[in-house]
Amino acid sequence: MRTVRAPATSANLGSGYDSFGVALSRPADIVSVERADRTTIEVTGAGAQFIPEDPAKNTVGAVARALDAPAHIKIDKGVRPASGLGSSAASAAGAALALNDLYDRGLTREELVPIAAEGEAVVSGAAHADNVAPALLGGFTIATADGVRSIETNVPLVACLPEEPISTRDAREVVPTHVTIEELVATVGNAATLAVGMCRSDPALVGAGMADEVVTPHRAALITGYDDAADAAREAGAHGVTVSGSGPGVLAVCPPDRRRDVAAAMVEAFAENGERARAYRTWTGGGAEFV
Ligand SMILES: Nc1ncnc2c1ncn2[C@@H]1O[C@H](COP(=O)(O)OP(=O)(O)O)[C@@H](O)[C@H]1O
Ligand SMILES: N[C@@H](CCOP(=O)(O)O)C(=O)O
Repeated sequence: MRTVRAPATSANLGSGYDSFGVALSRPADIVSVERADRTTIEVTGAGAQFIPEDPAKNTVGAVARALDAPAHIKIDKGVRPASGLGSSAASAAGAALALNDLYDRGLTREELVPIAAEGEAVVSGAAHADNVAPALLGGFTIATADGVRSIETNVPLVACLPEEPISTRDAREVVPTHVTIEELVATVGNAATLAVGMCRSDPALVGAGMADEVVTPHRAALITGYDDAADAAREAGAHGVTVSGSGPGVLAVCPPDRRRDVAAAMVEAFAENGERARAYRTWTGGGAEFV
């Protein structure tokens, strides 16, 4: 048997749609695998009742197929599904690392990224790597057509999760298909600023780089109470706020000693909009690890 702890992740980070992502120090999935003649899946934990155990519909089933590694796979969900924290990706990354070792496939973590992304394609229709990359490599990652780069970083964060689920597949339908040159220039500037902030572990710079007028407004419109929660987070000391992944999660970057106030302010703002929410005070973190 092999058992792996695979972290939640927050993708896009505003200006880095389908490219940027960070691993979070918490929450996480625990994925255990044992050799078997055919793949079977058992899911427990957060939102397990909404997660298919059919290998054809679960991200880990796609990973087992891609690695030709049939196994009995147990997933203890710590990352709530359809929350914007890379729930589907955490399981996929954990299964990729565990099965690669169990069957001695000898692939590097970088080589496992596209395999884990095949799991994402099962769920959202797109093999986007911006969640599985940080889930496997840790830190801040930049996924491009020619591969993934990862940068160690240490940035304090608050992730606030309203209960209202939003599926990535649905949220990808609202993303614009064209941008203007002015939008391109602004996005490149913000993305570069964010990347430098991650390299320097500078939360203020990361917050400034989260600004985005291309994708985020369309995603925010799907989240009841987003504007009030974002305003409340900034008033409580956040440097920047954006939609986490495809939502409904909201990610704030802030000074470490302001996280409690920022978390409380966002939860209260959602409550005032009739939405129950929970918040995690967290940090950028490492990738999946054997336990
Ligand atoms: N191992 C898994 N963990 C979580 N969700 C999974 C898994 N396998 C398939 N799914 C499906 O993916 C959906 C969650 O994925 P997604 O919409 O991308 O949310 P998130 O933003 O949390 O990743 C769930 O509705 C669930 O049906
Ligand atoms: N780039 C993707 C990221 C989805 O993240 P998730 O945490 O919501 O699965 C997208 O925005 O569609």
